[in-house]
Amino acid sequence: MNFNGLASFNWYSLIFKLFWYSLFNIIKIVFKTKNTKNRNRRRIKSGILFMAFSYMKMMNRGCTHGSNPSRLFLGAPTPLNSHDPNPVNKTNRVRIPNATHHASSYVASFAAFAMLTRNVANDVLTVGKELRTLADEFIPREYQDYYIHEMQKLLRKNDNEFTIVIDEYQPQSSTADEMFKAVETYLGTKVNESCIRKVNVCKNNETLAITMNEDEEIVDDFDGVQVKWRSMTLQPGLRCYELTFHNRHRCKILESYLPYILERSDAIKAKESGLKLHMIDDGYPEPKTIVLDNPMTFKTLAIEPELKKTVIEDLNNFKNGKEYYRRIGKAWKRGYLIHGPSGTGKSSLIASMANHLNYDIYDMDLTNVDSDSQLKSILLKMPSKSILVFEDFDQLQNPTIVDTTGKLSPKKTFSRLLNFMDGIWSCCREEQIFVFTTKCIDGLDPTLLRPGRMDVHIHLSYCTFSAFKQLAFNYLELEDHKLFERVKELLQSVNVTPAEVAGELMKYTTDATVSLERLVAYLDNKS
Ligand SMILES: Nc1ncnc2c1ncn2[C@@H]1O[C@H](COP(=O)(O)OP(=O)(O)OP(=O)(O)O)[C@@H](O)[C@H]1O
Repeated sequence: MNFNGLASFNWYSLIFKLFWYSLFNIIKIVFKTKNTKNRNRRRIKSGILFMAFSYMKMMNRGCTHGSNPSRLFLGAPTPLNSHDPNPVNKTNRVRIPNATHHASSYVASFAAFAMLTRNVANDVLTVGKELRTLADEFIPREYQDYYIHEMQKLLRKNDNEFTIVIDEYQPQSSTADEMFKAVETYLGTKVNESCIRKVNVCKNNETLAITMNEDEEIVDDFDGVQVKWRSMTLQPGLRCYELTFHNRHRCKILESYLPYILERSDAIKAKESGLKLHMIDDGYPEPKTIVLDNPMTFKTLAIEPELKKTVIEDLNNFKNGKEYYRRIGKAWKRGYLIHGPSGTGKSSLIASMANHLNYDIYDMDLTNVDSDSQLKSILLKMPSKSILVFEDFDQLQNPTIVDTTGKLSPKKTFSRLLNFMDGIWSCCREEQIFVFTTKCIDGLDPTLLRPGRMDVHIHLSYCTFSAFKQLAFNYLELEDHKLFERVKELLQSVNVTPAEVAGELMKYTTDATVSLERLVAYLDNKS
């Protein structure tokens, strides 16, 4: 509550007088209570309410100094937001009036009175119109308006809170909700900054995850709007977060704060733990997960510059294409077919894509899938912002692999997979990239290649001169050398993969000339 507009008035003495006045009235009522019990119960409540109210005003006044605005905190015994940009305000919240030496008792009384006032305030809400009647009875006429005005503000404060609940699981979903996970990650960083005294710690993959305890509350400040976070357990293993703020900030919270949390959590995850490689094979339903420590990026990837540029642009368009996909009524997914001989950089390209987009990679080995429903459940579990990789998928459509175990045959699995990609199920998760790799595109099922399934075809071929230059820069930090011309000549006639060239350059990195001579000898030998 802000006193600023009434600063010139001597509130302290007035409140002190009112305090004794109301106390006197209560005593009077208590003695009068005999036959009119019900009516007087309300009077007593109102009297207590008024006393508490005056008392809090007095306390509140004692808590503020200089230009800091006065505030009334109800039922907040713990120090609040550490994120507060103004440390002076933060101190004021927990500091006891300087005038008193009985700090602890004041804090206790303050909390107790605040709670009492809240309860009574709720009661008064139900009494509603009688507020003025009560005021008539107990408060000197000249102070009634102010009292009612302040009481209404008090009641409104409670009434105008808006709460958003973010559940861990959506109905009929077996994966944790993205928003819930993002909130957990985001609040994990706030836990360290805040004043809360109890946290939960668990091992999350390779790292320790810190989450807020249920008894605690985190107050966050977003662009001047204060919000409160609470964690709750609805039933064992089922949690939710409650986000409470003033009703008038509803739009800002929904349109800016929650998207901001999603963004922050992505950045935090990428920074803290790196990308993940999840292996989906016999470990169903839980994938084996390791941190993807592949430093390959588009900077170091040795492919034709034009091709590199096209892929990067395509990925950027995809990442920013939420609205576009919605507008054209298509699931926000993209299919890549990468083909080329072994060692031409198919896996390196996938790692570069993951690093560029900040998406986890899911290595999908579907050869052990038992049934249609298992396949469906695996695919439905794949989260958003992920790259689903089907390496050497041509093996799946090989008709010579015969099912002898009663499992779903690879060919069937493959056709189900294709149906999943563009069928009704495809809309279940957004922002996913499907990557199919194969060494040879010849003889592939044409249904796979049809547009909509494979949006982008990338052919990675043998090492070209520009790819070699990139490799020479990566391994030898060379931009030019007299032997480059000779290498260029040889690469025009020799089929050598970037993996082979990289292998040669790695053998002798201390002397660039020796390394290049060895490479020339290797290429000569091949030709
Ligand atoms: N285009 C490339 N740019 C940079 N390095 C490359 C490239 N191609 C291959 N390499 C190097 O060769 C290694 C093997 O390449 P990679 O696994 O990406 O090839 P691949 O086409 O996926 O092979 P396979 O089909 O056998 O899985 C990589 O770790 C990398 O060091």
